[in-house]
Amino acid sequence: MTGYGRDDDALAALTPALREGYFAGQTVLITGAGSGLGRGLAHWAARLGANVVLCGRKVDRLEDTAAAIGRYNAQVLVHPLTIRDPEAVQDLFSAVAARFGCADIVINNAGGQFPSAAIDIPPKGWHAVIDTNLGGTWHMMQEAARRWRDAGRGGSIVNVVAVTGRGMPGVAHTAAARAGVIALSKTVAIEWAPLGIRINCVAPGLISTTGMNVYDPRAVRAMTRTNVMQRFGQIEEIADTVCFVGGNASQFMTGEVVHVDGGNQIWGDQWTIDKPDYFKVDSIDD
Ligand SMILES: CCCCCCC/C=C/C(=O)SCCNC(=O)CCNC(=O)[C@H](O)C(C)(C)COP(=O)(O)OP(=O)(O)OC[C@H]1O[C@@H](n2cnc3c(N)ncnc32)[C@H](O)[C@@H]1OP(=O)(O)O
Ligand SMILES: NC(=O)C1=CN([C@@H]2O[C@H](COP(=O)(O)OP(=O)(O)OC[C@H]3O[C@@H](n4cnc5c(N)ncnc54)[C@H](OP(=O)(O)O)[C@@H]3O)[C@@H](O)[C@H]2O)C=CC1
Repeated sequence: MTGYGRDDDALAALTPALREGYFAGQTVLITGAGSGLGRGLAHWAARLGANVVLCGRKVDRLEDTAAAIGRYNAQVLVHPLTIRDPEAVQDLFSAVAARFGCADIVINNAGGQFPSAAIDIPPKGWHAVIDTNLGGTWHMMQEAARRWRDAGRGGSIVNVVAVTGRGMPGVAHTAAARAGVIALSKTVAIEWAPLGIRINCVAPGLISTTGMNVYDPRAVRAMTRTNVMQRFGQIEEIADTVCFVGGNASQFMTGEVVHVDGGNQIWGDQWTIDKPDYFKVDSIDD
């Protein structure tokens, strides 16, 4: 057990920035809802009045999230799947249709990576990260859009990505996948505008979640110093932004990438693995 993240009681003690009822009458689908940011998003969506669809691979974690947000009296559908399987994604949207009609907002939050020097990433690990973060997100985007098109209505997609504008040493696979999601999002924001579909991305900087457990604690400590605010971001800071971007408050926004990163994109070098001596200041000749 580590100190990363917020538990359900801590999340419940916080207040979303958006007004009560912001999502009233709407269905919000969240992938990766059994942990971390996704779990925080489930709290936020339920508190803002949505029907909530919770997805991820591990059903026990999704049931746990459902129990935790039971305190807000939201309608909740738990649907385990891997987003890497396009047929499973189709089944998910059919289950949502049967229960709630149609999703209004799809939040593609599921994803992850492991730290590795790019030169050492094995083929299986490369495919796991690309197929999850790029492929899985794409399956979700395309199926959502098809359902909205067939129903003659629009919708809103938020893709949770990462800060990719500079290099991401130690996570090249995720850099490639997330940059791919951003390019895809900008492209279909144009193609799907006539369908009334908006697509935006939120790029978190370093956020305190249990997902941090995959990194060396020394690297995590160093990473907290790589933004101009010199700290971790918190789950609620991402949840507020994702809900704003997903809902009607941002109805004139599409194809956007909103960075919530304490200024990491403008400053600081961030290594998820040991920084080579080559880049250390002491190694620079006088
Ligand atoms: C420079 C800027 C850096 C910013 C990054 C920091 C900010 C971002 C933080 C986060 O995103 S934290 C939260 C995200 N959560 C996670 O990352 C969760 C943990 N990761 C995963 O679950 C995996 O990375 C995954 C690959 C996405 C899971 O996919 P899957 O379950 O299909 O994979 P596995 O079967 O577990 O593994 C497949 C394959 O991948 C390789 N591999 C997986 N984990 C590791 C590892 N820790 N180290 C090395 N290699 C790994 C490996 O080849 C696996 O195959 P096998 O060897 O098991 O046969
Ligand atoms: N925390 C941070 O600093 C940052 C996080 N991000 C991104 O934000 C998102 C949430 O991260 P965070 O909450 O921190 O980490 P977590 O590891 O807690 O969350 C990742 C979630 O994705 C789900 N998931 C993984 N693979 C699949 C799959 N194939 N199908 C369905 N669900 C899957 C996991 O659930 P299960 O295992 O049950 O499937 C898990 O709930 C991730 O995409 C992450 O990379 C981006 C930048 C920074």
